[in-house]
Amino acid sequence: MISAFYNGKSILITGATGFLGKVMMEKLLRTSPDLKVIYILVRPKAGQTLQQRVFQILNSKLFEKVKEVCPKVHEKIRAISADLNQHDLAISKEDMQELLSHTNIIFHCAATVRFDDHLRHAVQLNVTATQQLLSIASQMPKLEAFIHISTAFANCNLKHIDEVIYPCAVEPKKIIDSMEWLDDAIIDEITPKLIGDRPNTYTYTKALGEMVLQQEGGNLNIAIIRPSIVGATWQEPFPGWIDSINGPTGLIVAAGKGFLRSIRATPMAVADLIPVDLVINLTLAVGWYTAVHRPKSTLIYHCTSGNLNPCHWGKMGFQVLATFEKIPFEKAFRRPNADFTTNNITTHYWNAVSHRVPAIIYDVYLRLTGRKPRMTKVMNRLLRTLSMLEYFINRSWEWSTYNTEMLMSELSPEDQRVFNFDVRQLNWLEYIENYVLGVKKYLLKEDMAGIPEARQHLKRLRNIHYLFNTALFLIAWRLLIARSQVARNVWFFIVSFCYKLLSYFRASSRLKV
Ligand SMILES: CCCCCCCCCCCCCCCCCCCCCCCCCCCC(=O)SCCNC(=O)CCNC(=O)[C@H](O)C(C)(C)COP(=O)(O)OP(=O)(O)OC[C@H]1O[C@@H](n2cnc3c(N)ncnc32)[C@H](O)[C@@H]1OP(=O)(O)O
Ligand SMILES: NC(=O)C1=CN([C@@H]2O[C@H](COP(=O)(O)OP(=O)(O)OC[C@H]3O[C@@H](n4cnc5c(N)ncnc54)[C@H](OP(=O)(O)O)[C@@H]3O)[C@@H](O)[C@H]2O)C=CC1
Repeated sequence: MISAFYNGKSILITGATGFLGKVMMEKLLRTSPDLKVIYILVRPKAGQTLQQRVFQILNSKLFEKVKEVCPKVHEKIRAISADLNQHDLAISKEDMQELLSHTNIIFHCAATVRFDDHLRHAVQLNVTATQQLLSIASQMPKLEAFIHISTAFANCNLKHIDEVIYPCAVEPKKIIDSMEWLDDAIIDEITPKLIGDRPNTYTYTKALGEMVLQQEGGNLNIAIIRPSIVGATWQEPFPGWIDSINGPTGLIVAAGKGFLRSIRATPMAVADLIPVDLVINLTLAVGWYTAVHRPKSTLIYHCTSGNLNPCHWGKMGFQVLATFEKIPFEKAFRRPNADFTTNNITTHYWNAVSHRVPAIIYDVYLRLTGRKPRMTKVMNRLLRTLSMLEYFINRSWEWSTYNTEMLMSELSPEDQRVFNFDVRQLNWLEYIENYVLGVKKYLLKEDMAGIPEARQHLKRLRNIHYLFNTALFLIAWRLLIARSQVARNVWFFIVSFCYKLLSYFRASSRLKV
């Protein structure tokens, strides 16, 4: 039993304040309330102490269910001050001693997930910190398993990806060394050459991180999880929970608020989305399996949906838009109505017509009404984000899932239920609807009671849209008539045709009477 396995254990989680980390803590505490302690490595941030950060997380909606089974949830979490950017992760001697003597399982989730991070920073967090954590782990006498969260896109330069570690051209050790003495300008220059046919520093450094595990894992019992695009919760602790704007979520917000009107995407490309609770269930099952069965080599588990239950971006986008009809977001800029474009010319055209021009018009309006213009800035940011995500929504990948399926067959029926990671059971349309609802409730923190007002607002926007289009048409037509004899002839033809049609209907209705 997986739940029983974690009871009495001391578990170390990095990245516990992140999206995946919070869901992991919640599930662990809910299913194994008798676990000894969860150590979390946290850095003080935004004027908050460690304790304040942890307090805020544990008092959030996500942890409401946990408190029913584990009322002393605060006592189970031990926050340790750390910074993964620093040497030895900046953990104090006393804390380090405690970690070394007690830790049984490590879940390494911390990373920089920014696509555009400077290579030096991405290497520090995704490679060097992993190396340092490994070194710390190797000094833990009670350690049973080291579980590393990577990404299914670490090898997105390949089309078919197996559950193996693929080597990068330059050894991670050399990259780590060079980051210490190269200056930023040179790093900028060599970055495109190093990342090669990967799209960004994130995927490249996650691949390097895996190599470090392979080369420096020693005798540690290691497993790697590779999730694809992680989305809101599917079932647990309740459907639709999400608090991160990364990945598709940011675009759902942008589309729902009416900023995003067109997106360069391939409707038939596979949208390899995976719910976060499913990722965490697999991760905890892997922790158990790795510790108990001690596989001879490092096993890699793909946590993807494409080969077992594929959904395409076209279907997903359609469902997102359909959900906005039922559950509109508040204070939208325009009515949600986005479309896919498939080539450079249409993308540039729609970016200009649907994104830039409305932003400029709105900024002029803000200026005229004495307010600070801001929409052009928002749009520029959105267009930059779109350009970063485009790579992932115009391609499909195949990930083999032998290890993941093998693990499923190793679980007892009870564990298969409690730690369900069978994506075949997921109904996409229902999931997307809950996802959009979750974005509204938990990320945007909008009240459901505001839906009638949001609908009214959308109606007003529709009327403004019709009015604006009619005015634009009349102006354009007036200008055309003034300049072109052909346009005048067409206009007179249409008017006389309509007049004749009207006279005909009037005459025929009189005859009937
Ligand atoms: C046939 C019918 C057709 C119908 C057509 C319909 C089509 C319409 C579509 C409708 C809706 C669309 C829905 C589906 C579309 C799907 C698209 C999905 C794309 C998904 C691709 C994902 C690929 C992921 C692959 C890899 C997965 C991983 O392994 S890692 C995790 C993923 N990582 C990321 O996603 C990070 C990406 N982000 C970045 O790299 C950067 O943010 C950026 C470079 C994109 C932008 O950087 P910038 O500096 O400009 O901004 P930043 O400062 O980062 O943030 C801006 C504001 O956002 C706030 N923010 C940032 N992060 C968070 C957070 N985690 N939580 C909350 N808020 C956050 C930040 O504070 C900023 O806010 P302000 O300060 O207020 O400005
Ligand atoms: N989200 C996704 O779609 C996917 C994620 N993954 C992987 O899952 C893992 C978790 O991702 P996710 O939860 O989405 O990411 P988040 O960005 O939400 O969380 C990242 C975590 O890392 C911590 N962290 C970052 N820098 C430091 C630092 N210098 N010192 C200490 N802690 C630090 C953050 O702490 P803080 O709160 O202080 O910033 C946060 O807890 C990552 O390894 C990622 O590569 C893989 C595939 C998809």
